[in-house]
Formats: sequence, structure tokens, C-alpha cells
Amino acid sequence: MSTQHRDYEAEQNKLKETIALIDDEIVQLREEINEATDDYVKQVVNYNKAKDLRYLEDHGRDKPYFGRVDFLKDEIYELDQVYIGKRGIVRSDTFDSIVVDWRAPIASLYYSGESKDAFYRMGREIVRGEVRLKRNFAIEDGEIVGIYDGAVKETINREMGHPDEFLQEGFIDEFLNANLNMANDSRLKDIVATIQSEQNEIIRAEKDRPIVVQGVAGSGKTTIALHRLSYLIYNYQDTMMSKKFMVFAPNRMFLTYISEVLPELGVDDVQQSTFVDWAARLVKPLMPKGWRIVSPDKPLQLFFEEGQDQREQEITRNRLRFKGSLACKEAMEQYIRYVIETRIPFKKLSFLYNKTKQVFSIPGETIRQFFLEQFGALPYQRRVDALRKHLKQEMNKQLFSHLRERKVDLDKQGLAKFEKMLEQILDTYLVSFPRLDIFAAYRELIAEEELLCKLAPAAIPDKVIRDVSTSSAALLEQERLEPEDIAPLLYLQHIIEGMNKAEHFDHTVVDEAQDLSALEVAVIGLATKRNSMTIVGDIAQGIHSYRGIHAWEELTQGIFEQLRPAYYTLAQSYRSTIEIMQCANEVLRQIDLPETVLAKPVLRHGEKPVMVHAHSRAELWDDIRSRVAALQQEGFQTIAIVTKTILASKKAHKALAESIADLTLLGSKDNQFPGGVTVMPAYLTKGLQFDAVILLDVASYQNNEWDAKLLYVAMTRPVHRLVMTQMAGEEAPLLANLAQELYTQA
Ligand SMILES: Nc1ncnc2c1ncn2[C@@H]1O[C@H](COP(=O)(O)OP(=O)(O)OP(=O)(O)O)[C@@H](O)[C@H]1O
Repeated sequence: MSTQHRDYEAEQNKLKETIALIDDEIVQLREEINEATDDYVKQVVNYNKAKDLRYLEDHGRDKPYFGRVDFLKDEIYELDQVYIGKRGIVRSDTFDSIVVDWRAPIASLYYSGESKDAFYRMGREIVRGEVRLKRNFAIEDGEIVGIYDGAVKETINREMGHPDEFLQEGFIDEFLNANLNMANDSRLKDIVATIQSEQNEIIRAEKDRPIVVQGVAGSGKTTIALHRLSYLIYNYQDTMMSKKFMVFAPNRMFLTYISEVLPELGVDDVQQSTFVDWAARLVKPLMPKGWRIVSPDKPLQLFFEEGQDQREQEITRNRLRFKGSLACKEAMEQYIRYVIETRIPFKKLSFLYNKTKQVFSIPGETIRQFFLEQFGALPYQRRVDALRKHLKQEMNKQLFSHLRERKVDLDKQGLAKFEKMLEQILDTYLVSFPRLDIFAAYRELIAEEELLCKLAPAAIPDKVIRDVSTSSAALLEQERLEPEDIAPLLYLQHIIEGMNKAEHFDHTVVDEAQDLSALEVAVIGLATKRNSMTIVGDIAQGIHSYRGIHAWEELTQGIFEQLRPAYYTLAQSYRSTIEIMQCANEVLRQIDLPETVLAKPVLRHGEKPVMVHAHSRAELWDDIRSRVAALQQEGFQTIAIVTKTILASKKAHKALAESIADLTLLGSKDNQFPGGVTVMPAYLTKGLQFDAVILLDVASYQNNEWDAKLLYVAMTRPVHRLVMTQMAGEEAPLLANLAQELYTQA
């Protein structure tokens, strides 16, 4: 590698040449931008040029590219040699490409990992050939400091007959390794230089189809979902706008954590929200005045704080799971049918045409059939409107054929009179079609036990339905909604009135999707054009399993009926060291989860996790204090002290705040991720990563699925170091089988 590389001279010269071209470009752009203009179009052009200039000055000049691909095209045997960078750079005089953008079609060769039989897509065309060389560069301040040849290794590897695992485990991509080992401030960053082929497939997946990605902790799900946005906006700017992209994330703090990488990827104006914040805004106008939505954290206390009533837990679990289920969706659809069948009489529509004494009529059954079948796909209220239009047409048809038969001519005035009469008759007739109030409908369905038992799918036991109904009624009595009511209300709005199309997104990313319910994902689908969605998550990290998704089949089979989602899995983990992942995987082994594959860490070693046994709380706080100081001394910037519950976080903060400078206590109301040393409950660490994690009281996590998932989430957050603490004499049930050689005792 590096400066010893046989092509070092040639590549260094090429880089110098490229930088010289970029310097010319910079001079030219500066001149062009400085030309004052009143012309609006020119102002827009200048604005874009200013952005290009900023990129060239800030990044492009020092590190114009990170990779090179030599591609020999089939048939014509023409060799394309392209240098790939974070942004494409084009000479403005000749329009020659100096550097190819990583999102451009040909750049996919750099990521796909194929050597022979490689191809890339240019619109509908497939360009085939052979990747002769795939080369990575480490460049610092305009100098090459490392050259790594990827495809060559792959070829050697294949020709030596090594199995694929060898490539992944023994022959690890040196360039990736160098990147992962770089000092890390633990915020999310772009990975355009080291995107792996299975990640690349997801980033470049079909646009108008939902994709579901099950990926182990640290497999890059969040990162690649954001890279996919960047890819989409680059390739489909005619039909998509980044302003109409939405990223749904698990909490507000996570949003600030990802926001730094968005400008890097050129998608800084995407919308970002938690599901609850977004959906609550839509649901508020449907709620009666004075009603409130309770905090989403309430159930967490019930499920994770000690000494909670078990029956209360069971009822809550039944209620929350039902409200997020496809069974609830079905019950709502049945409710509309029930209203139609039981409340609309579907009488005959008839009236007497005085002038000729003719009676016109349409039979009730015909009207019923139209309403249920012909217009069945429309929201209820739109069906009523469509029926009115249809009845009017029918009556008009009958009148005109009658008039033709009788050879009667109707003048303008006569026609207007007939129209008016018809409107009045339709007004009267349609009074028997009740106008459905969304909120009242929901209340009737969810809080009336017998009705819900009748309309919910038979597979749901009556006992569960009764729990759902009685506990929901009690909440509604207090004029309270819970976050789990929001998705059903929006779904009801969809089937009663239809959703507002103006609000629709061009693409949505649903991160940590396992913690949303199937119905919540379905509602997001309704708000997304052509179901263009990237849904990523990890069932093993489903800490809100009392309401979340248990198996991806709930999404891949149950929601998107027109076009089933494409399903991908990622098993390679990039965040934590091998030593940390080995310990975390032991926790998952304790529980039996469907669809769970254990994370395979990339070949990056670090120190073994440490288990601290403290004899008193005072000793524990002292130990943590000195560990934090030592970690800071080593240069680690983000250190999280993670507790099982919010209460425990408060206690730890109180005990440590005086002796650890700038120690921040984080709760779910916090919007900012401050970095530095933080104390927070495990559930809030979702999606985040830290240089080091100190996990308090591992013995408090019980041997059950929920606690195991919570502990797994917390253990998979550190990039470099993991410290676990427990009181001397205590046993951590989830770590009981952890082999002694996997950690260090302290
Ligand atoms: N191809 C890659 N090259 C370099 N770093 C990578 C790559 N893929 C992922 N990473 C790094 O791995 C870390 C984890 O990524 P990310 O947070 O996106 O994973 P995740 O699957 O969303 O994790 P989790 O589910 O545990 O929250 C990040 O630091 C990211 O930069």
C-alpha cells in the first residue's frame, strides 16, 4: 500500500494535474460569480456556481476523489478510467468530466465489488464489461498518503480459490479498516469512499418500491438510508425534491445527531421528524378542543421501572399492540362497512315529474351496489359525493329518454327547473347517509366493547379486545389520547375523507422502524407518493416491542398490497470492535428471536470490555469518575453513562455531576445531542454511537426479551470502549453465560 505502491508516482502526478485543473476552475468560478446581474436566471445560476465553488474550495481541491475504476467495456473493448469523488467536477470550458460523482451510474462499479461480468445501468440501458482495477486513495492536503487496490485483491482471492468469508474476514478491505480506525467524534459521517457492495445495492435500489432493510446493530442502516436520499436527489431531480423527503427517526435528539451528515450529502433541506410529532400535527384538527396526547414515554416506565402491576402491564400491552396492528386496520374497514350496512337504508330513489306525470326511480339495491362495489375503493365521504353525481346522471338519463319517447322538447327554463328539483331530491335522499365524524367514529369503535368484539378479526381473542376496549374507554373519559391512537385516527381519516395529497412526500426514510407499529408504517405509506420508502431497522433492537413490529413479514406481506417491498438483510457490523460485539452477541443468544442473525463485526480489534464489581455506590461513583477521566485522557470525546431507567439516570447524574465537568443529563424531551460526557437511559441511546459507553447496573436487566433487547442496544453503542458495572455479589442474568475470556474483571 501507500507510497510504496508501483503506481504511486503516476497517481501523484494525476492528482497534481487534477488539482491544477480545479484551481483553474476556482479562478473562473470566482470571476463569474462576481459579475453583478439583475437577471433572475443568472442569479440562480450564480447561486449554484457559488455552491460549486464552496465545495471546491472547502473539500474538492484537497481531496478531489477517493477512488478509481478502470472498466473495459464488452464488445467495443474501450477502457474507461474514472476517478470518483464526493461530488462530480466538470471543466466549465470543455464540459469534460474531471471527477465523477459517487452517485453517477458508472460509479456503482466502484462499489459493486464485481470484477468480471460487471455492469452498470444507464437509465434502461445496461453497460457490461470487466472491472480491471478498483483503487482507493487516502489523500491528505492534496497529497496521496495511501493507495489500496480493491479489485486486484478480489481477483487474487478468487483465483486462489478462497471462499468469500476469507475475503470478508481474513483479507479485510484495508482501506475500510483504515477509515474505521480513524479518530472518531462519533457523529454520523458520510461513507461514500467505503460503501460496501451490499449497502450499495440498497442505496441504488428501485425508486418506486418500498424497501425493508433488516440490519444488525452498526451495519450502517441510518447511514445508507441517508446516502440513498442523496442518490435519489442526484438521479431524479426532475421528479423529486429533497424538500419533500422525510426522515422519520426514533427521537428528537437523534435528528440533531444525523443533521451534520445531511449537508455533506447535499440533502440538508430534507424534513425530519419523529412519527409522533408529524402525525400529532395532522391529528390535532380532528381532536375535540381541550384534549391532550399523553407522553410516548409513559409505557416505558410501566414496562421498565421495577415493581409495576403485572395485570396493568398486560392490559397496556394488549391495548397498544392492538392499536398498532393490521387487525385494528381491518376493524376500522369493517366499521365503515358496518355503518353502511346498518345505518343507511338504501331506499328507492324516486320522484314524480309533474309535467308528464312520469315517475322516475332507481331501486335501492342498485344504489347499494354502486355504493359498495363501484365506488368501494373511495373514502366513505368521497363515495357519497360520487354517488350523488352518479344518481344525478342516472336521473338525467331517465328524463331525457322519457322526453325523447314522448317527443317533448324542454326549454332552458324547464331544464333549470328540473335540475333544481333534482338537487333538492338528492339533498333529501342523501340525508340518510350519515356524515361521519372521524373522532366520534374512532371513539365508538374502540370504546364500545361489543362492537369491537364484533368487528375485529376473529383471530384476536375476545379477552384481548375487552382489555383494549375498557382501558381505551377509561382514557377517553379523561379526554386523553395516547400516541398509539394517532395512526388509527389517521387511517380512519384516510378511509372516511382521504388524506391531503398536498402533504405527500416524494420519499420517506423510516429509521428504527421496528419500534413503529405496522399501522404507523402503513400511514406513512399513505403519505408517500408511489410508496417510495426506505424502511430500516433491527428486530433485535425492538425495545418498544409492546407496540412495535415483531417480524418484518408484518410489513412485507401485510401493508403494501400493490407492490410488495423488496427485503434486504445486513449482517456485517461496522461500529464496534470485535471484542465489544462478541459480548453483545452473547446477550442476544439468551433470547430466541425470529429473523435474528448475530452481528459480524468487521476486523477491528480493541480492548476487551471491562466488568466492574463495586462494593458500594460510593466506590462505584469513584470508579466511574476515574474511568471517565482516563478515557478523556486517551482522547475519547463522547462518553455515555447509560442506565436502565430514567430514574436511575437522574440518580447517577446527581452523584456524578459535581465531579465530572459538563456532565449532561439527557431525557426524551431533549432536542440536542450535546456530545461530551452524558448520562441517559438506555432506550434513548437508540441509533446513537459514542466513543465509549459505561453501562450501569447490568444486573438490573432481567432475563426476558424486552430487557435483553434494551441491554443489547446499549452494549452496541460504543465505537471503542465498553465498561459494564454491577454491585459485588450481584448476578447479571443476561450475562451469566459470558465466557470469562471475553471481558476483563475490575
Ligand atoms: N461502509 C462503511 N464504511 C465505513 N463506515 C461505515 C460503513 N457502514 C457503516 N459504517 C459506520 O458504522 C457506524 C454505524 O452506522 P449506523 O449508525 O448507520 O448503523 P445502524 O445500522 O443504523 O446502527 P444501529 O442500528 O446500531 O443504530 C457508523 O459510524 C458508520 O459510519
